[in-house]
Parts: sequence; structure tokens; C-alpha cells
Amino acid sequence: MFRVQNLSYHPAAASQPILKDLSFQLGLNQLGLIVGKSGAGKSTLLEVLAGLARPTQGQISWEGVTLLPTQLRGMAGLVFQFPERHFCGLTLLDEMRFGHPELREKEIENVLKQVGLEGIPLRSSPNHLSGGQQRRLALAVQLIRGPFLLLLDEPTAGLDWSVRRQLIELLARLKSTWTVLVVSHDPEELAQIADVQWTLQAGSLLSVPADVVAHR
Ligand SMILES: Nc1ncnc2c1ncn2[C@@H]1O[C@H](COP(=O)(O)OP(=O)(O)OP(=O)(O)O)[C@@H](O)[C@H]1O
Repeated sequence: MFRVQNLSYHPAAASQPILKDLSFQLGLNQLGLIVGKSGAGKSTLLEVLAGLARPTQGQISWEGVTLLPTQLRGMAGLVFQFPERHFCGLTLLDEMRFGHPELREKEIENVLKQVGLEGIPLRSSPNHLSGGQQRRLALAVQLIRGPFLLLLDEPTAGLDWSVRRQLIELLARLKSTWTVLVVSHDPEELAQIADVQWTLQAGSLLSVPADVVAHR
């Protein structure tokens, strides 16, 4: 169980808190969806949950153990919005091994297969992949590090309809192995695979009634 309790975040540069007293929990192998308008605090929340920013208040725990930002950095896998803009490897192999040169080609091939990128030469450039394949690669980069929680920021943004559909099918499959938290401003397709959903509004979290989630 992933649990967030009374989490607030108020950086010195902001006139008011960006995240206000958020509490929620996500069960193992569940996919949680947080929906909010632009500026609601979605990306900031993922940064805090990934250990990239220190909360002002509150606790984040996994299976009852409270985690510090340094521990979260090693245990949560964050895929940023438009992750392809951050690729820095000349090849798929470089990209997968970034910060982990010890990874064996066999391990890398296995994870690429898990995300539907089997058969693509490891020494080809990430820039030559299609938009949907680049999103799959960004997922694979995180999955190979074995996170306990996969955090995805607008995973389908900017993709066309059929590619979005395929990516959503992949996320639905991944949740049988991983616990996943997705943030998006557009819940429509992602809501179909979510087990639990919340709305983030000006830094506050509102729950979506269980019957709404169940009857989609
Ligand atoms: N370090 C910071 N210092 C001050 N203000 C910040 C900081 N980080 C984010 N903000 C502000 O916090 C608010 C929430 O930003 P955030 O990027 O988390 O929203 P979002 O819901 O992800 O929006 P979008 O969908 O447009 O990406 C915004 O008003 C933003 O300007």
C-alpha cells in the first residue's frame, strides 16, 4: 500500500502552498488517476512523490514504512511529460543504461519486450522511434530500475488517437506488475483503466465517488 498523509508543499518562492494537506492511498497493482486543470499542482505532486522536492509537511509511506526523499528517489520511477525531450542517449542501449552501465543487454531486451519494443535494434537512435515508441522507451527506462511505484505525468499528451489507445492498453497491462499513479488534465481515456480517481483543484485533492469509477 502506498500512502500519502497530510502532504503539503509550500516552496519559499510561492505566495501560497502549491499542495494543501493531501491524503490518499493506492493499493498494490492499482492504477490511480489524479485529474486537474493546468496549474492545479499535478507535476509538483509527482516531483514530491518521486523525492525530487521535499514536502513542507506530511508523510509518504510504502507498506507502512515512512520514506524520505532520498529513499523515494531510488524507489519511485517518474516519467515526465514529453519524456522524449529529455532523451540523452545516442542509442536505445545508452538511454536504457543511463546511470546504470552495468545493465546487461539481455535484461534490457526483456524490459523492451515488456513495453512492446521487441525487435528494434539496441543500437538504433531513440530519435528514430515513433512518438508512441518513444513513450514506451521512457517507460522501459524506469521499469528496468525496478521501482515500487510508477509515476506518469500526462503519458498520452500529444499522441494521436490510435497511439494513445495502444499506450493505454500497455498501462493497463503494466498494472498487473506495478503500482501506477498517473496525473492528467484529460481523464477521458485514462479513466477507463483507473481503479481509483481523484481531482486536484488548486492544490487540494477531492475524491471521485467510487460508484462513478466503478460504472465507467
Ligand atoms: N518551485 C516553485 N516555486 C513557485 N511556484 C511554483 C513552483 N513549482 C510550481 N509552481 C507553481 O505551482 C503551480 C502548480 O504547478 P504545476 O506545474 O505542478 O501544475 P500542473 O497541474 O502540473 O500544471 P500543467 O498541467 O500546466 O503542467 C503553478 O502555479 C506553478 O507556477
